[in-house]
Amino acid sequence: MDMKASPLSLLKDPTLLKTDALIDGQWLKGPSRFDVHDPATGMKLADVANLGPRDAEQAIAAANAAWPAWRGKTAKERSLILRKWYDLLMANQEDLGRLMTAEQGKPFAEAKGEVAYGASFVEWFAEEAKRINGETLPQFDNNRRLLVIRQPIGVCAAITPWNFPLAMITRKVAPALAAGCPVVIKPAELTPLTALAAAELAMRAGIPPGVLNLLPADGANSIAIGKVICASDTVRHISFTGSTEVGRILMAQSAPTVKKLSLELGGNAPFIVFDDADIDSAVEGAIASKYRNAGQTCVCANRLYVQEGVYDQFVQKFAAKVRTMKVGNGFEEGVVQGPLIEPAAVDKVQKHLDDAKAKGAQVVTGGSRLQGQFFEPTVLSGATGDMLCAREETFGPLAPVFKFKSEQEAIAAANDTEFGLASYFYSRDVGRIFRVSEALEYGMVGINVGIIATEHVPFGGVKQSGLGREGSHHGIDEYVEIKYLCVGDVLK
Ligand SMILES: NC(=O)C1=CN([C@@H]2O[C@H](COP(=O)(O)OP(=O)(O)OC[C@H]3O[C@@H](n4cnc5c(N)ncnc54)[C@H](OP(=O)(O)O)[C@@H]3O)[C@@H](O)[C@H]2O)C=CC1
Ligand SMILES: O=C(O)CCCC(=O)O
Repeated sequence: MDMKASPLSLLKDPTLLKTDALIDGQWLKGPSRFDVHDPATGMKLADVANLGPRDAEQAIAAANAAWPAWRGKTAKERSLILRKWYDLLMANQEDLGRLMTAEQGKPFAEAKGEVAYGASFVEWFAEEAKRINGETLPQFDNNRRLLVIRQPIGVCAAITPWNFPLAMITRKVAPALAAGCPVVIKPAELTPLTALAAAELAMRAGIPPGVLNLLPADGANSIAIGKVICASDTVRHISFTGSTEVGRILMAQSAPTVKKLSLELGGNAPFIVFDDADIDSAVEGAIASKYRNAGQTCVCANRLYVQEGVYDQFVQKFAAKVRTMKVGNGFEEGVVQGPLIEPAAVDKVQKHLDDAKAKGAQVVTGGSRLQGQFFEPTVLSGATGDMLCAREETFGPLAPVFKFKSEQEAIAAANDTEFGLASYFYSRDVGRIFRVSEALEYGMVGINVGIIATEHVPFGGVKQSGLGREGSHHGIDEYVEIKYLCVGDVLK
C-alpha cells in the first residue's frame, strides 16, 4: 500500500465513510466540524460533525419518541433486525477494519479481529433478545399469583472510548436494542469514523429512525453532552467505558436523576507467574496480554509478578520474543504493534519508564521513543512497588517485571490497588489454581491464558474498576427493569 495516500481511498464501499451525525434517522452536518487524524502518519482523514448540548437534547427526544414502537416489536422482530446488522458488519469487515486502523492505529489484522469481536455482541444479543424471560413465584396465600416481568429500562446512553472503536459500542448498544431500548451514542473524539460506519450499517439493517442516534463531538462538546445526558430524566441508563476519573464524574452528575450506570473503568492488571508454571506458555500469554493494541486496553497486563525460581528464565525468554515484534504503520505487512493513540499517551509511557529507571529498574529490551507516536515494546526487570508503573495503568507497551518469593506475597501485591478488573496467573498446581483464583479481588481471572474476552462471558470489574457486567446473558440485565406483579383472585 502507498503509505502517502489516504488509507481510506481503498475502501471497497466508499459510502461507509460517513462524517455527519445521526439523529432520528437523519444525517446532520452539525453546527461545526472537527478533524480526525491517522495516529501513524498524522494525516487528516476527515472532518466530522461536532455536535453540542442542544443536539444531545434533540437526540434524546428522538430516542424517547421512537421507544414505544421499538419496545412494541416482538422479541423476534428485534432479533431479526439485529441479526441483519451482524451480517452487514461481517460483510463489511475489511472496510470497517480499514477505517479502524486508519483512525486508531491498531494493526489491520487486529482491527479486522475487532470487527468480528464487535459484531459477535450483535449476534449474541440478537439471540438473547428472545430469552428475556420472567418468573412465577410461589404464592404467599391462595388468593394471589406472583409474577416477575422484565421490561426495557428506557432511553439509554453509551459513551465509548477510542481503544475499541467498534466493540465498545456494540457491547452496549446490542443488549440495549435487544431489550427494547433506544440509544444515544457518544463515541470518542479520536475514533468516530468506525462508529459512524457501524451506524450506517445499522440503518441499512432496518433499525428504525430514532432508535439508534450517534453524536460525534470534540472533547469540550463531549463534556457538555455528558452533562445533558446525566441531567436528563428521560435517559434512564448510561453505559460508559473509559477512565475511572470520567466514570466518577458521570456518577456524580447522575446522582440528581438517580440513573442506572454501567461503568467499565480503568484496570491495573497483575500477571503472576509461579515457579510451577509452564514458562513458554506464560511468555506467550504475557505477550498477548501486554502488547495487544500496543498495551492500550483496560485488561492489558500492567504489572508482571514472577516468582524468584523462574524470574531470570522468564525475563530472558519474554524479552527475546518482545525483540522480534515489528512496530510500524498498522497497514504494513508483519506489523504487530502500531502507534499510540496520541502524543500524551507516548508521554505517559516515557514518564513511567523514566520513573522506573530512576528507582532502579533495568531496561532489558526496548526503552526508546521512536518517531511520531511510536514507542518500542519495552521490558523492565527489577521493578518495585514504589514505581509509578506499579500504581497506575501505563496504557502503553511497557512491561515491568517484579520478583516475588511466596504465594501470599504475590496475592497481596496483586490486590494492593484500588482497581479490580482483569488479573492473570500461571500455575500447574490445581490447589493453587483454586486458592489464588478465589483470593484475587478482580472481576475476571485468566488462569494459564492471556486473553479472556469473548461475547458470552461476563466482562467487568470490582472496586474502582466499575459497575455491572457486559456480554453474556448477564449483559442484558443492565438494560431491563424488574417488575413484580401481585395478582389477586377477585372471584375467590
Ligand atoms: N477502561 C478503558 O477501557 C479505558 C481507559 N482509558 C484510560 O483513560 C485514559 C484517558 O483516556 P481517554 O480517552 O481520555 O478516556 P476518557 O475517559 O477521557 O474518555 C472516554 C470517553 O468519555 C468521553 N468523555 C470524557 N470526559 C467526559 C465527560 N466529562 N462527560 C462525558 N463524556 C466524557 C470521551 O470523549 P472525548 O473522546 O471526546 O474526550 C470518550 O468518549 C487512558 O490513558 C487510559 O488510562 C481510556 C480509554 C479506555
Ligand atoms: O480496554 C477496554 O476498553 C476493554 C475492552 C477489552 C476487551 O474487550 O478485551
